[in-house]
Amino acid sequence: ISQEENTLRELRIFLRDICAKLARNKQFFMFTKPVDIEEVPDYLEIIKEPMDLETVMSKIDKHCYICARDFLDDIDLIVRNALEYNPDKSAEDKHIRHRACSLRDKAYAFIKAEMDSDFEDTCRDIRDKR
Ligand SMILES: Cc1noc(C)c1-c1cc(NS(=O)(=O)c2ccccc2)cc(C(=O)O)c1
Repeated sequence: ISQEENTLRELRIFLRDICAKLARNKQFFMFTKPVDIEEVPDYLEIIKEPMDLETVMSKIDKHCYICARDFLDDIDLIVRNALEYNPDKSAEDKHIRHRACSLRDKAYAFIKAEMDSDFEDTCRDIRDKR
């Protein structure tokens, strides 16, 4: 097993732990699974690239993420979709926008708290070489 593969395996373990912690948080229940088109029939007319935490977890296992930045880009996509689909002044829309911003802040805080920057630099070097 090359040193690169060791680094990427460590990244996957780290990202699974963070994704599991986000998905366990009751606040983020609505982000844990793809939006149900039965429940929200016009969703795919407005949101062209759906994303959710279950999909993120399966992407980790499919080795889709080579660095934490790639993972955070999908978290940002979950947030952007929620803000775009729920833009109104209504209490429900404000509630989900607040939860989406909290998801982003928690994800960034976990990465910052638990990932040392030269580990991320190493991952970026691997990504840029590919
Ligand atoms: C996400 C999202 N983006 O636009 C909207 C609107 C939501 C959203 C969608 C749902 N209902 S759902 O059947 O698609 C679902 C249930 C459980 C987990 C994931 C999705 C509920 C809620 C809620 O706030 O409870 C929010």
